[in-house]
Amino acid sequence: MTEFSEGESVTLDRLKEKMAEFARERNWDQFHSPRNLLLALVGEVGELSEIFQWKGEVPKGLPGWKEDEKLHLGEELSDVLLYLVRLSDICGVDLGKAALRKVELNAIKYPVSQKQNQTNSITDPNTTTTSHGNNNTEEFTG
Ligand SMILES: Nc1ccn([C@H]2C[C@H](O)[C@@H](COP(=O)(O)OP(=O)(O)OP(=O)(O)O)O2)c(=O)n1
Repeated sequence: MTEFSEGESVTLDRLKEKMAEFARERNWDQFHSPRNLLLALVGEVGELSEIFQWKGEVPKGLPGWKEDEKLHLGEELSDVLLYLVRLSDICGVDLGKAALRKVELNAIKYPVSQKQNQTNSITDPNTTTTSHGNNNTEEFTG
């Protein structure tokens, strides 16, 4: 079913080309407008949310989940990613570059404090996570 070989890295460009080909072959370019793609993306985020709905907090790694549940999760995550990649392409945004730039902006906005550096060197960050999911409790403003 898949033409990717095990261990091969999947790039955003590859996904972009696959989605463009998928739409072209079906003459669906006409439907892949920015607004339609955005709505489709939001719909898929809803489907992704349903998987976690009413479950309470879910431990990392999803212990106890059945294989078919994890497969379903992968499908919904993929739908979100694919529509996001397609939306970016249609809007003429280089998603990879934009995301890397955003990570840099995030690092400027949320600098690593001296105290944080010391804490990280002596403790496992997973044990200091707060309810915000952010270890930098004193400086978290998001
Ligand atoms: N006009 C469309 C319709 C579908 N897709 C692609 C992108 C998504 O990866 C997937 C979405 O397909 P469905 O709308 O059938 O959604 P689901 O796969 O989630 O099915 P369902 O909603 O029945 O669970 O197909 C697309 O690119 N353009």
